Amino acid sequence: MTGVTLGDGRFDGGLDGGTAPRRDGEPTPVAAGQRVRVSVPATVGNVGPGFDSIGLALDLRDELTVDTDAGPALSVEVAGEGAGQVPRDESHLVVRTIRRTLERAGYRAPALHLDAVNVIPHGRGLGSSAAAIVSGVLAANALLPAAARSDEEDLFQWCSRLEGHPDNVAPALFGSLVVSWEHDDGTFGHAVVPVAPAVSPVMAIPTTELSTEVSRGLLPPSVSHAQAAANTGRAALLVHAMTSAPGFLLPATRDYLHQDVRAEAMPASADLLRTLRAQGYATVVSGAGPSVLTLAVDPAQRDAVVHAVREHTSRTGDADRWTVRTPAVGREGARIEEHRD
Ligand SMILES: Nc1ncnc2c1ncn2[C@@H]1O[C@H](COP(=O)(O)OP(=O)(O)O)[C@@H](O)[C@H]1O
Ligand SMILES: N[C@@H](CCOP(=O)(O)O)C(=O)O
Repeated sequence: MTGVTLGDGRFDGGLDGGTAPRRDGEPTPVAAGQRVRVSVPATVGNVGPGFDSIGLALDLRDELTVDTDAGPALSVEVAGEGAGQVPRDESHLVVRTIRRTLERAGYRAPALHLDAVNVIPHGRGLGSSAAAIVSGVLAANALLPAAARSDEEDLFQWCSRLEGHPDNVAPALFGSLVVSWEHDDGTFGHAVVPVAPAVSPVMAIPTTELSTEVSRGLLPPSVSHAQAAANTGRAALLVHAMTSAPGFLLPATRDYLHQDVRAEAMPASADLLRTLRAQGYATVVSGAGPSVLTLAVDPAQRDAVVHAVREHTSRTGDADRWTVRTPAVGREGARIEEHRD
């Protein structure tokens, strides 16, 4: 076991680090004239007590098209979320991911042209960075000659190392609810579990961003045995509630590891969470925050939750700072929508 990484893989040894297998010699250029289009869902890491180990895909998908040609150029077009904010040069997260993934296989890109249409908001706890990493890894893998491509399992290992924790990349790749874990040798495992059809997500998204790196920085290095024991029961119950017994969702979504210590960085989210849970709704912080997810037990309760969120944010004078969305559970993971070579 390599231990829990409380930083973020992108910043401590993942994308910028040298942990990937390398081949000797000059990298081979991938074929020019290819087009790959991929789509990847948003994801909710943790889902309350499943810190770094349970994640849920949502039916909100970013789409990325990558074209290669023979020249040396790089171009990046971004529409939707992140437009005008993310860099459009070599430091763009998807560009770095594509280059790193090709390099790992012993290849390099000639010219790269990216066209990103993003619907997953950035820095809100909906797994935008995991989606960016998964889309870059899948696109790069498709650009390789067939014999050099990795299988799905290897791609999961690689995406988890780049992201630093597997709970977002696993549902981004496989869809549904996914339990993921780290083996003693540092590799990752995953098990996809079905979600009961009645479970209906409500996502309250604030205008304010909170980077996952900053939010992870608030976590203590250790927790008490009592907290760990309490959390274990809830995480186990969460899998049962999500798959076949939504009536248990309220107790199953109680977390003891991360939400309270992060509350200072997202007071409005903590306040909304408290209000909704006091009304009997299964509400959690989405990922590292600051969005707030409620898992309604059926569509009728979902409508009541939307109303309760609006009532709360109106009462606090915050209505214009929150967007409420009701995406379905993402039954499908990342997809290659088109590959032309
Ligand atoms: N589609 C994307 N293209 C480029 N950069 C992205 C993309 N998605 C995320 N990022 C980068 O990741 C950051 C957000 O990552 P993070 O703090 O982990 O939040 P979250 O993953 O919860 O949205 C963005 O500010 C941006 O720098
Ligand atoms: N387990 C992670 C989840 C981070 O998800 P994100 O969508 O906020 O990047 C954590 O809690 O840090």
